[in-house]
Amino acid sequence: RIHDQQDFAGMHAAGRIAAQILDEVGPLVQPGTTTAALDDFIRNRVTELGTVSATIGYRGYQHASCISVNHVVCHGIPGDKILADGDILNIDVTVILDGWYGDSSRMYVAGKPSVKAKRLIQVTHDSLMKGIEAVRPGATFGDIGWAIQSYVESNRMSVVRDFCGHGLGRTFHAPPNVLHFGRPGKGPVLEEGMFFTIEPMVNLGRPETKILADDWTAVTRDKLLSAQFEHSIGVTASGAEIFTLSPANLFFPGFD
Ligand SMILES: CCc1ccsc1-c1ccc(O)c(O)c1
Ligand SMILES: [Mn+2]
Ligand SMILES: [Mn+2]
Repeated sequence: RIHDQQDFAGMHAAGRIAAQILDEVGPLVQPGTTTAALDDFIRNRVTELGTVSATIGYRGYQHASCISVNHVVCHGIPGDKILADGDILNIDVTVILDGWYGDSSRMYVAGKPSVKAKRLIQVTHDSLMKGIEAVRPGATFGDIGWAIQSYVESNRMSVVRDFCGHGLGRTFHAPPNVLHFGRPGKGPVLEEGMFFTIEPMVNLGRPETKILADDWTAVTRDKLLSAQFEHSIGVTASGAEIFTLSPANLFFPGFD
């Protein structure tokens, strides 16, 4: 569905709240805290900021965030896991404001990251920005996928293929599937007014993932580290508008 100026304003307002919550949770990411405590903070802020959680009640999920630690690729369930020094984690938050969805995730580090973890996080963030730089009317979704894949693989890391980005707006998930790999010029053509997420998952090792016995949590098969960043964006005449940029312009909250 193609959107108008009012719709862009609605998405911007929703995305800004998701980004603010991701800013605010950064200082809480410390060794010794639990992922459940982080989710409790997020759940409270979602309500205090006048939004509704999109994930509580979604397909039976009962938390305000997904928190994916170390070799968890995505859909990590908040719980009693106590963070240890050097743990890297993705926190993924989706809020609804006046019917508009803001879906975003970032990487955080408890204590001091290893050099490899720092490089993985940097490459993953930069691959998302490369994908966003490929967005303009007339480009294709294959251009986005190629921009991400070529950058990641030139850094000798791998792109997860089992999960993708998605259309969103007044619903959480809609077509098209936004693949984080692809070939230039292939796939559907981007049109001004399209809204979707780009949410690349990057592995230090092989791309393969598997789902744990909880039928939910996705992990790398080789148990090496994985990282993810996600933005909700809109296609504009000149390129892309990022709805979920940090209002405080924080780059890596919880990262020195
Ligand atoms: C908890 C939300 C959920 C449930 C099944 S897939 C999923 C999910 C998680 C993060 C996302 O960015 C997303 O688009 C969907
Ligand atoms: Mn998300
Ligand atoms: Mn998403």
